Amino acid sequence: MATLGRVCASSRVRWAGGRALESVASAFGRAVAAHREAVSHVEAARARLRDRSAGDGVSAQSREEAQRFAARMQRLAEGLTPGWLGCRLDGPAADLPTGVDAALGRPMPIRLGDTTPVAGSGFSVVAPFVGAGHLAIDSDARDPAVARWLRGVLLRVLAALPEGVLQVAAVDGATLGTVFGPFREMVEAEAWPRPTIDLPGFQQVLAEAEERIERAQGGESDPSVLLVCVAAMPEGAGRREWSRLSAIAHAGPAAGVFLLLAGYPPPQHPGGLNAAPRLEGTTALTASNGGVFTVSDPPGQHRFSSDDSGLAVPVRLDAGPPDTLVEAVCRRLAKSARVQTATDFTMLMPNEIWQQSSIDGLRTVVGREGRTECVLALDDATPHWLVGGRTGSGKTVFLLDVLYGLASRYSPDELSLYLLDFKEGVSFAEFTPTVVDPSWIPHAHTVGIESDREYGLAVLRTLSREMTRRATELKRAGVTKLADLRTGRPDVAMPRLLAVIDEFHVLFEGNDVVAQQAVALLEELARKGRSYGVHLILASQTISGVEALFTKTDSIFGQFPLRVALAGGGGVLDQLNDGADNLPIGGAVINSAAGIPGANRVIRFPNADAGSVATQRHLLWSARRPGGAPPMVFAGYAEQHPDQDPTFVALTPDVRRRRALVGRTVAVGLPTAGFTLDATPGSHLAVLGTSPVGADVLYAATASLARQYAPGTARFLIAPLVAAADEASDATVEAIAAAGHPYETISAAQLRARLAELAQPTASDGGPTTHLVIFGADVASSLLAASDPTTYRSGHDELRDVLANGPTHGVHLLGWWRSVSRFSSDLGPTGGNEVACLVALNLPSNEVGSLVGDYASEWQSRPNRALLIDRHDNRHALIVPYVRPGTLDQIDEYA
Ligand SMILES: Nc1ncnc2c1ncn2[C@@H]1O[C@H](COP(=O)(O)OP(=O)(O)OP(=O)(O)O)[C@@H](O)[C@H]1O
Repeated sequence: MATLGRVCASSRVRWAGGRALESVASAFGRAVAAHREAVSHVEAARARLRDRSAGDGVSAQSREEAQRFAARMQRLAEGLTPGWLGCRLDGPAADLPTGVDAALGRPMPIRLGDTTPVAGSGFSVVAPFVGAGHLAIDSDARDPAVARWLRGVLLRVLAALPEGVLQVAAVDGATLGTVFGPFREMVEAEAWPRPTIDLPGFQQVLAEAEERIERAQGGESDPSVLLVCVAAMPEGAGRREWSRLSAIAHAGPAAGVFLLLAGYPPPQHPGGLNAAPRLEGTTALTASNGGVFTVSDPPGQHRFSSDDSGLAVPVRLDAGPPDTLVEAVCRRLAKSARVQTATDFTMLMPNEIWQQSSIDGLRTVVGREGRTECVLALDDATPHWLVGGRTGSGKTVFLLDVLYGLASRYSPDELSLYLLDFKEGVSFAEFTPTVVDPSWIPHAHTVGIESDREYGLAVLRTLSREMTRRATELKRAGVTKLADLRTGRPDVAMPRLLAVIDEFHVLFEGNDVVAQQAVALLEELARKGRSYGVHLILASQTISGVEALFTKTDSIFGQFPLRVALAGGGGVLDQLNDGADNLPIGGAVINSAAGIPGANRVIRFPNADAGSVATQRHLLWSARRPGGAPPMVFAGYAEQHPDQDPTFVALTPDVRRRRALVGRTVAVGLPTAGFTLDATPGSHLAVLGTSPVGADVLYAATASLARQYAPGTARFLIAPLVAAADEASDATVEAIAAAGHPYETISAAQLRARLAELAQPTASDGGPTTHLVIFGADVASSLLAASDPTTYRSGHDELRDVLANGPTHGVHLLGWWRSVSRFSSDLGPTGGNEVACLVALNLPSNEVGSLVGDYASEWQSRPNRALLIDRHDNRHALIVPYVRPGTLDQIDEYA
């Protein structure tokens, strides 16, 4: 009875008493009063006991009193722990309603077990938990009784709190997560993350709790509870982790973070100096003999003892629930959790578009972490992101989620997009107008689909130039930060620029000049971008792709603190971080500490279904500024037809210098490619290569020139020498006729005579400019080789004279040679230097090397591409040569 007496005399158990519906505070008040009353009875019983001989047991009267007292205590405990908080955890409990016995912001008293101070007179032991403090038990869940008890406490909390409020970060360092097995429905519904079983996972849980505390300290409110539930400390956990737990115990309650720890404090080695720290605000259960536990004083001012000795009677732990009960409750809750954790594209979009300012950075919701929205930023702390995921992991979808989220929050004055995709596919087609849908995303500045590396380089150069321009603006304004400039000069449009490069590693393939320049530019953008509002998101599907960047330059990766690993995308994380190993499609690891283990957050991102994406695009498109231009699109696979090129279509005789147009340059905005043909020596055009595209290029060059002369002021001699060029030469004739110029079609046999005429210095003097257009010039080679028996001049001599002197007298040659060797031999020992304008089609690199005088040429022949070589100004450019519709299809047929 002495024991019981001490318990009662010193007890100030504020949480004992009250009806379920009353506020906990007033219930505590009533409980305290009840205890005070009980104390006087017990003191009296003590006095009676002292009158009797010591050790002869408890008198009938005092036993009766003890029983009365225990019964009263039990009633008080029951009042404090309504429903799930104190019920017997057996089958019938399954019928109790969930979500009604506790509320956020109120301390939650919970039943831990019971005690029987005197035979036949037991009562429940209750301690304050979530909302008021933490629980720790020194045995870990390898003891089955502890494992069951832990499940019981967890179940009580889960079933008592309103649905969706509790987040659980479970750690099981001893039984591979078995302890939490019956709760698996919650994991499968993604309401709870999978229990973590090792030290890095545990550290990650701690980091998550710390981040949450930091966020709360920063003023962010989070209407949920995070319960860190450790069934056993993982191997290797030590002082560092204990200290972190201790800090969390201190600061957690104010941020809604609570601890339920088994195996804490860990056993101390004999003589060990480093005991685990005592955790603040924690009710500690300590194993004692006979399978019972002593209970420390709980947190708060109402304590079991006046001398910190805790509850004076030992506690038998609750036996815990049968698995079937846990499963039944979890099934019920998981069902609604599934609805709550479901993510869809619209959930990422703001209620109203274009309400945010990007002065301090860009932020958008990218998915959910459990029930919480996951917001990621492109700002000073995380200026650039690296995204990894094997093919099919949802990388495109993730990027669409991010880009549509940003484009919906920030107006085009706040954000401008440069999108580059190197793979086959249509990832970024969602941003551009198409034949079936004329809408586009007004923020999209350039969009490259199936881009060439050279195009990528051009985009990077554009960004670099813009960065330099901004640096100058900043200097001029006397400020160092973009934010200061924008605040001070609201009139200056300076949106944040975001470049997204999918399959960026393609840029580095080949280790050639393009790769070197790409690395240098990326490094510059990554290093300086943050200061000038330029951000990069680089995505790759291969680990080697990511490694390529590592090996190119070590320093660049420090600039990408935010890593996003989708399924199979662990390459963007630290080598020791296997967080992305078992991700499902639609899952992602977010790591803002450059991928180190222990800093992972696992999120779900929604599918970007075509219907929702189109709806959002139309919304943004309709809100664009009137007259806003669509993005500059470069689709690597697209044919370039002259009559679709606005520059070609707009050609008139009213030009200063006439240009023979041959295609579109692979660069931002696809500038029209061509050569000036004037009186400068060498003003002739040779198209080289067996590809039938050669005939089309010649057609386009001739037709473009024809448009630049007033009707009747130019003359054309057309020599269609090969069947493959028949259609193109017919089209050329039509174009010339349409422009109102005289023309003549000549045969191979007539060619020589015409060359002889044109070789005369006065051939075109004073008359219209003459263009000799030869389709398949190589065919004439042998005819031209023969010498005239009277003059001893060969056709080649005539040709070379035309080339050497023609431009000065208004004669230009435009020819398609299918073979470079024929071209060279036709032009003679000067190696063809008289022809300054060349278009190389499907030529091997050594032949291109011989033309440009650089035998280490990196030219790679590929369909729908040509190399423009202008010897006048030593210019080389990758171009998409003009074709007439259908030409490329024919090539495919031949292939
Ligand atoms: N969050 C998600 N939820 C459901 N389905 C998804 C999700 N993300 C992607 N998917 C589906 O997975 C498939 C592949 O997605 P996606 O095209 O984005 O992959 P990817 O990684 O870009 O692949 P690739 O590199 O081969 O283009 C698509 O059919 C898409 O609908």
